[in-house]
Amino acid sequence: MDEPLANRIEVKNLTLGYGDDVVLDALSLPIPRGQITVLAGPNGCGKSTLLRAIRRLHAPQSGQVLLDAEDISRLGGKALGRRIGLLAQSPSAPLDMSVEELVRLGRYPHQAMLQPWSARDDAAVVAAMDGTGVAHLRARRIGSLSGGQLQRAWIAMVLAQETDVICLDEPVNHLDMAHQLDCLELVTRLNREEGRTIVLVLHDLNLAARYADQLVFVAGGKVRERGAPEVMMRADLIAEVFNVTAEIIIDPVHQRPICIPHRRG
Ligand SMILES: Nc1ncnc2c1ncn2[C@@H]1O[C@H](COP(=O)(O)OP(=O)(O)OP(=O)(O)O)[C@@H](O)[C@H]1O
Repeated sequence: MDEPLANRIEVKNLTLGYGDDVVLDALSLPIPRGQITVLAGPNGCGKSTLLRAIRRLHAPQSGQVLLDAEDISRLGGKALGRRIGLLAQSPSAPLDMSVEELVRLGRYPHQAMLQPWSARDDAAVVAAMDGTGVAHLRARRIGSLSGGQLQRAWIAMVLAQETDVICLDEPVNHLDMAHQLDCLELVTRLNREEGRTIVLVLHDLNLAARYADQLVFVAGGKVRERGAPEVMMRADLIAEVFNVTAEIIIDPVHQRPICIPHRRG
């Protein structure tokens, strides 16, 4: 049998933008199979655009996204939906939908015409609600949820999709500290125990450094630098990319670098 490819996804020379504005400028990025990749960078640098391009929600002006060496533009919509799940920033759904109905939407790429809802679909929905701690909210209308509860329901929807690649855009937004940890520990378990490839956008560099195998700084439409958190968390690089003067120390509990910002510039 052939060895699996080292990279689950390869973004190659991707150029895209909105109108005349180029957001991603010949950006290339390998996303290793079975690892957690975290994208970070200043507001507006194109992190969400990149995630959406990986899920084929934006057509590139040039360049490609390869999934297991196959150009995603050649895949059918449902086939791609069974392989890459994306929680976009600020997703929306009808407010009178229940949490369980929302999570069940994650099964859509697995549904075929005339095929009944299966025990496997049920199991995926239950596991996703349990994992994100929203099972007790299953009958609630999503319009009645708090910001953090709603965010967890959306994460459950993506997990119910049971994809090999899970992309989450700022998944810990709106979450309190305990639920931030729950969310990131859950994706870490899906990664370590089930080998799923995870791509996250995180603004909190300390969480990024703690959970990432590969940390990627995006700036100026390109990958400015990528590598292990130990290599990436440098005061000079953080000053250049984020425009803050910061000190880097090692977290004595997790032995990961953490960043203490002093001031702007
Ligand atoms: N639908 C759109 N139409 C026009 N411009 C857009 C659109 N979506 C995003 N942009 C612009 O593209 C650029 C990149 O936006 P994007 O949301 O990808 O950045 P980001 O790195 O995810 O930002 P943030 O950290 O603020 O979430 C920004 O300048 C933004 O204003």
